[in-house]
Amino acid sequence: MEGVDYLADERKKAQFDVDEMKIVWAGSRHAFEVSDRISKLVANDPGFSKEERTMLPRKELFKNTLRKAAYAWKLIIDLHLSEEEAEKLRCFIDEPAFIDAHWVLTSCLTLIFAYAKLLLWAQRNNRKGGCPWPTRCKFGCYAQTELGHGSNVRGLETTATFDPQTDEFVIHSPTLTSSKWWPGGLGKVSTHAVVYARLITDGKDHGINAFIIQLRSLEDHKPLPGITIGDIGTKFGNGAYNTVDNGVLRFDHVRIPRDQMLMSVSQVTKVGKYVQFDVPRQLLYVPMVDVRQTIVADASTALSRAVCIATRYSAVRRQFGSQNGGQEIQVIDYKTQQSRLFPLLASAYAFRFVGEWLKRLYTDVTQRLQAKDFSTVPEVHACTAGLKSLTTTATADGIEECRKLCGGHGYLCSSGLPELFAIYVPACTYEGDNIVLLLQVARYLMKTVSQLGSRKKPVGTIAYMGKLEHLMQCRFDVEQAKDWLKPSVILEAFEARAARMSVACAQNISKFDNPEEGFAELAADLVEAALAHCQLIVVSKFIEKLQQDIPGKGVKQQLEVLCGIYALFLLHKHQGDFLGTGYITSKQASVANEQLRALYSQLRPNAISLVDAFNYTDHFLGSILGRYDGNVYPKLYEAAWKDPLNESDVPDGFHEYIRPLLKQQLLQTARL
Ligand SMILES: CCCCCCCCCCCCCCCCCCCCCCC/C=C/C(=O)SCCNC(=O)CCNC(=O)[C@H](O)C(C)(C)COP(=O)(O)OP(=O)(O)OC[C@H]1O[C@@H](n2cnc3c(N)ncnc32)[C@H](O)[C@@H]1OP(=O)(O)O
Ligand SMILES: Cc1cc2nc3c(=O)[nH]c(=O)nc-3n(C[C@H](O)[C@H](O)[C@H](O)COP(=O)(O)OP(=O)(O)OC[C@H]3O[C@@H](n4cnc5c(N)ncnc54)[C@H](O)[C@@H]3O)c2cc1C
Repeated sequence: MEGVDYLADERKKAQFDVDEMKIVWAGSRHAFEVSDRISKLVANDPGFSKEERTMLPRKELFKNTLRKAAYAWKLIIDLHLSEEEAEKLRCFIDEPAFIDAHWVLTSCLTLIFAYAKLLLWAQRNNRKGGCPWPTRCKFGCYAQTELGHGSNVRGLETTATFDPQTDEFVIHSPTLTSSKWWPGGLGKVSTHAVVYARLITDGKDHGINAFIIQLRSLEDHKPLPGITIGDIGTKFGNGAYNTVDNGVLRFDHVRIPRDQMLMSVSQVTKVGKYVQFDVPRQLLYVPMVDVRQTIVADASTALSRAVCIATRYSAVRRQFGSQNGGQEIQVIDYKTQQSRLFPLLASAYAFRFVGEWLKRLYTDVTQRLQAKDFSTVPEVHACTAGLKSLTTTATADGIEECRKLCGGHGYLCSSGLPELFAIYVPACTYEGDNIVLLLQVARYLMKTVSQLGSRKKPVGTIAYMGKLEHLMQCRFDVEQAKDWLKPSVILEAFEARAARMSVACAQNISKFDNPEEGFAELAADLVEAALAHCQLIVVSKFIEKLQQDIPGKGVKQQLEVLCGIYALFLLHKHQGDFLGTGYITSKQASVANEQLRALYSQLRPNAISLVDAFNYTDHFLGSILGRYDGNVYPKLYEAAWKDPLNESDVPDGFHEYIRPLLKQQLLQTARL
């Protein structure tokens, strides 16, 4: 039946003001209004339909994405959308595209690909004078990774050899493994690329630098002489990331003018002299830091989507327990379902708040960089690398868990979950493999521990190391379940665990003659110590959020429940760490678990409203199981008939392949 809200009873159970929670989730009233308006604009525009995406062949799928991107650009211009609105548009269109990499570059390298922002600016300021955009039509991509080298950036092979005779660099791919491989937007669209290559002057190798290189003609879009480009092939999942043209690129002695080197950390003069500026070389890696913080901010969106689908469906779905012909039990009422689902709901909120905080940290560091203050670069690198790793791993695993929480129907494309997983899971690899990034955090922690005796005081997210003496000795000294709700108790538990794990690693490394050998040997333990540190950051930022003034009936109380679930779930999952480092006893761990179960029961009546607070349209969710009205079964039934396989009763191939077999079987039966 259309128009009936099958989840209405669930919504009536809410003990808090959902509209106020929507504002907390969005970050501000203004952010909520922008999100709400743009998500409805996209949902109501058939130009952004995604219904058939998982059924389209690759070429059609890709062309359709190009159409959507062009249409989106037109809307941005016609409606004079601000940058904030354009970003929301990208989010709610919900289709990975060449434009993502381009936009990231635009924000990192404004000076180079300034035209995208110029476009918006021109629309606002220069309406009479016409827009400069068509004459500046370029698209950029980020060409760093090679076929043989991804994580090890220092190992890249592409060369940029300076020729002082012509004042040019000669860009060359000397081996097959030096072919650029993976850049999004490269395969079929980009006209330009930021290419990372080894700089060579006068026969000397100066390591990796970045260069802007035109790849395709602006007239006919063909590759320029000496350049070979293509798409690297179909990727995991139906639809999914196949909307993006991840590409391969080779250079055969391609010449570019000297001024196309990005001379931010070093310079090559006209006579070929290499000059290193007095700035950290790591500035070359700033684009990665920038994208990593965006990925952290995006993680909560992907996870909350999956959680919204699984929570609504868990309230609709009933199994077992009917008596005298009554209704069966809603699967959301099974404690096992709650213990798998509610920590993911809590994680979505936790990642939202840590993402907001990381954005502020990143903004602060970019302002400092402009003032030539590089002191916080290591901290922001460790935070972006570690949180990117933690949030994307938890989100990818969480989406898959949500699919399982939806039983068999979760495996259908119409549940939205298989495609969401396929689109999301590469986030564990791109912008730095998650293990490689945690090892970066571990290096930072080991450095911090080794400097503790010095005058350099730990600040920011490692400030807790400053009270190491206390954290190494303290013991959890309370016994009641409700003690686990005190923020100070939770914080100390996570600090003590993180500090003790780092110190244990540092002590074990010191047993080796060569610290690098020790680091390599203990890498698995170091990754766990890094994860403990990152979990502490997420927990502490959630607690900090709760210290703010949060209006709205019951809103703060719900957030306290979610925060408790997030922290105590981690404590339960990583009990070995907390017990092994001696901060708590096994009795205290079991009391914490008792408290966790109590929190699940408190959350239960609010579950549907907590996912409603994400304010997602049915278009954005793209899931029959997650429909707002809970009208799942008729819609699943209806959707099945739309599958191309159901266009005819007798399938293509029947006469060639099924009929002969049937005949053979009939004959065999007749012979018997
Ligand atoms: C159809 C729809 C249309 C819509 C249209 C609408 C249009 C509107 C547009 C709207 C807006 C859109 C918004 C877009 C948002 C996009 C969101 C996301 C999109 C995601 C796209 C994904 C694309 C993916 C890209 C990539 O993957 S790029 C490649 C990334 N590669 C890596 O990450 C490699 C990983 N490896 C490394 O980072 C390094 O090599 C290393 C960290 C492993 C270093 O190793 P090594 O030990 O060798 O170290 P070095 O010697 O190099 O360095 C030593 C010291 O430097 C420190 N260090 C290292 N890295 C950094 C760093 N990044 N910053 C600072 N410091 C760093 C080390 O720690 C060492 O320090 P020490 O000496 O003190 O120890
Ligand atoms: C969808 C997608 C989009 C991408 N977009 C771009 C793009 O736009 N531009 C671009 O330049 N690149 C892009 N990439 C490439 C991406 O950045 C790399 O794939 C990524 O950095 C990982 O590197 P790798 O593939 O070399 O993995 P590898 O480093 O080969 O990893 C393989 C395995 O080895 C392990 N490993 C590697 N090194 C270590 C170590 N030191 N210690 C312990 N374990 C280790 C890893 O954990 C992993 O398990 C993209 C990739 C994907 C999947």
